Amino acid sequence: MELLLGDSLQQLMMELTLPLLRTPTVSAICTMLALLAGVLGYYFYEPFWGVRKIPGPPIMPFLGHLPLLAKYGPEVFSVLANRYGPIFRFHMGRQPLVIIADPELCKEVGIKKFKYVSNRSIPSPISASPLHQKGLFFTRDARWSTMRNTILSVYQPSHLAKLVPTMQSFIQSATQNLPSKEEDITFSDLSLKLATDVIGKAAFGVDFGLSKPKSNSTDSTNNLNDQNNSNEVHDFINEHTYSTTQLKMDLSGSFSIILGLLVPFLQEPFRQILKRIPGTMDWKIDRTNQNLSRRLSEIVAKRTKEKDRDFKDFLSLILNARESESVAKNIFTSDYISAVTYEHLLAGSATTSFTLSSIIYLVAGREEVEKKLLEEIDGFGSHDQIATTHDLQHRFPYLDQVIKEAMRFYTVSPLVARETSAPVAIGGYILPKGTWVWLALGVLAKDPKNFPEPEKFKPERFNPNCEEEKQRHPYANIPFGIGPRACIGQKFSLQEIKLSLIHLYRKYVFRHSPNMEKPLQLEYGIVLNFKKGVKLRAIRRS
Ligand code: HEM
Repeated sequence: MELLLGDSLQQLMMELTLPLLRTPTVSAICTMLALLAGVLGYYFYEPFWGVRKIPGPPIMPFLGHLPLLAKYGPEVFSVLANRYGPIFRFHMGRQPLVIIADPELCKEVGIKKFKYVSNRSIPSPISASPLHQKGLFFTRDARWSTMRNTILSVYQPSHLAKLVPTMQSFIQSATQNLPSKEEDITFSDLSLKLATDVIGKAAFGVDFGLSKPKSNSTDSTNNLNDQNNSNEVHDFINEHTYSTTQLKMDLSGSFSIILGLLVPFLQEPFRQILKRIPGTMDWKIDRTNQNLSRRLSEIVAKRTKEKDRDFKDFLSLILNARESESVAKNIFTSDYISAVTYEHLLAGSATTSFTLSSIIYLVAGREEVEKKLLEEIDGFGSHDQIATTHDLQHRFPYLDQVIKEAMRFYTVSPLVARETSAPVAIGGYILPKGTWVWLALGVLAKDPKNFPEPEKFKPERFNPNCEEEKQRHPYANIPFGIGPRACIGQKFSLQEIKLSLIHLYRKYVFRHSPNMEKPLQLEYGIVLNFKKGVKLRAIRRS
């Protein structure tokens, strides 16, 4: 019976296709085009099919909802959450994202059903970059948990406490000679240099020297060494900045990245071709990433050979853990060590620096907040008393409120990417395996249900005795993410931010420069950034 059916099917196929092959008539061409359209239609709508029941706006072929992103900018997710509710679809080209814009649902994804949503989706800019994929952020399953546990074990509070003097000395040196109150300081540049130096030292044990005031030495050998060293550092940082800023999530990235958004299966073949054609953006990205990887491998190889490693930097701690056999050598191979160390620089500089600058900017316009903050900081002790990690956690409650409110006001990482590893029910919908689930932290932070008058900057809303704080959902403000996959650098960056603010406000208060645009303009890349920088005037206190 099966044979008979098979034969007749074969015969039917022959009858249909033979005339097409013999004479390519109009009808044959039409059939071919219809077939092609069918295949393309299937390819584009296949990922949509599994999540079609989740509400969302109509989709444009190829582009999905990218035109909405162009129309509304990053506000698009708040607009859609108002229209479609706390769980909705947003199509990044062909790829549907299931957006979660509700604290209880974030808890469901990030904590209660974590085992089904423990990995991150890999967006097209990252899938083209092995250097970025091998960091903790994008590793998956068992490798991720082994890597995370090892890193957590080297990130003990005692280790953070040891970093206080290092952080403090960078902060002091970077801010010792701020220009007088008649001159502008581009504070966002200063804070990026500071954060990069701090994380460079903490991650690699290397002093990039970016935030240090220029040396006046006349010794020519020293100057030459300084010059060579600073060119090396300069190249490294330029490569790092280029590599990071090219990770675009819209249609302004390299050709292969754009293809990855629109027709993913073409991304890798095109990348392989384009990276060989000098002058293309893919070629530049590939060269930059190769240079970065080479420099990182050199640092790792050199440090591997060292006998007496400094126990304070992250790279040495990982190498020591590997040598003491407390972690499997096949997990932390040298390429993964390079990637995870480099990732610290990547994840720790722009985020921390943005947060520090936005706090100073927000406080500068609000004298009441500034007054309360200065009282708390002055009340801590004499100006040369450096706060310990314990002091930072317990003695600055108003500073905590200011930081929380600033991080709510400008959520530096407004979207957190996750992916399902098995079918799972979220918010009443069954999400198939492989669904991209993104948590919209930026939408939560501006929801008037949890933050009345969300456009007002009010640190007091985080006072533990305030009604608003008591009634708020515990996961409404989660700038560092949620659950076992939340930010590993949270305590590190808060320590640096607090030490910086205490030091700065002991010496200065800040005012917006008359050259600063109003309202402040922001740029949305992989993380939030200032379009034109934060320009301030520093006024020395007493
Ligand atoms: C103000 C500063 C920072 C903010 C707002 C921030 C925010 C975030 C967010 C939202 C995530 C995703 C969490 C999730 O999926 O739930 C994350 C992950 C991560 N962050 Fe941060 N971060 C900051 C600073 C840092 C620093 C200083 C480091 C390194 C020392 C760091 C390293 C990482 C790493 C490695 C991950 C991936 C964790 C994993 O997948 O297991 N971050 N961060």
